[in-house]
Amino acid sequence: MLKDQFSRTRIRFDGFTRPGDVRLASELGVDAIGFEFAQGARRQIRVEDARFMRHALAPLVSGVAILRDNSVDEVREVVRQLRPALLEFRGDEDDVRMRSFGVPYARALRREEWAMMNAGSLQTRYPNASMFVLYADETEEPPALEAEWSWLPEGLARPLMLAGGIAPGNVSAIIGTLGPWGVSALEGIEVAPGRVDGDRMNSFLRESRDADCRKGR
Ligand SMILES: O=C(O)c1ccccc1NCC(=O)[C@H](O)[C@H](O)COP(=O)(O)O
Repeated sequence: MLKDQFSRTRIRFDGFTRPGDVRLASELGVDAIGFEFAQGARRQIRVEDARFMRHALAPLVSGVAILRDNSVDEVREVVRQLRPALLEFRGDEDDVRMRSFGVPYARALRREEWAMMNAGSLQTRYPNASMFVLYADETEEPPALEAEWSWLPEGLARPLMLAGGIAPGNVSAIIGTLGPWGVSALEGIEVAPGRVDGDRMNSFLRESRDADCRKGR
């Protein structure tokens, strides 16, 4: 799945707390927007806010609900209000639980989790995952950030998104070097905690598109 020379890298921006920012990101051309519903998440929003976020999404831009050990009722309510295209699970949820909501799911893993697994064990443990999201340590800067992913699982038959520390300025190198199916960013598009910035989002998207154009050359 890595070093995909032909497809366009999918871009997701995370951590949105304000409907106006959702609309702006949508209009700038992001593929998907992640909303955090996990207790204690840095940009946690309330389930009751999900409907406002959904209405702010432009047509053809997907909403993703990011969850970590939320109760079944909470996840059902998020699904009802947000109608997400994808659920991303970050906690101890197992495959049976994650697939039970009738929405495709992505399994997120921190570096210490995925570094101990290979493509086979990931797929055996999460057979119904539509995608995997691998998070690097947040503190790393390039080129250490690229090195973080130097032992990515080979031969994964599912889309792979990379996240953690990705921003304008390093996204191009990450796409050019590693060729992931998708990338996502949270702090990299903010000017202050919870305040995304149009210029930073624009730069991120432009640098990603430029890197895609250079792929395979
Ligand atoms: O937060 C968790 O518990 C967690 C569990 C499993 C995988 C990832 C998890 N969190 C990821 C983060 O908080 C990310 O590092 C973050 O969303 C990426 O943000 P950024 O580096 O600001 O783009």
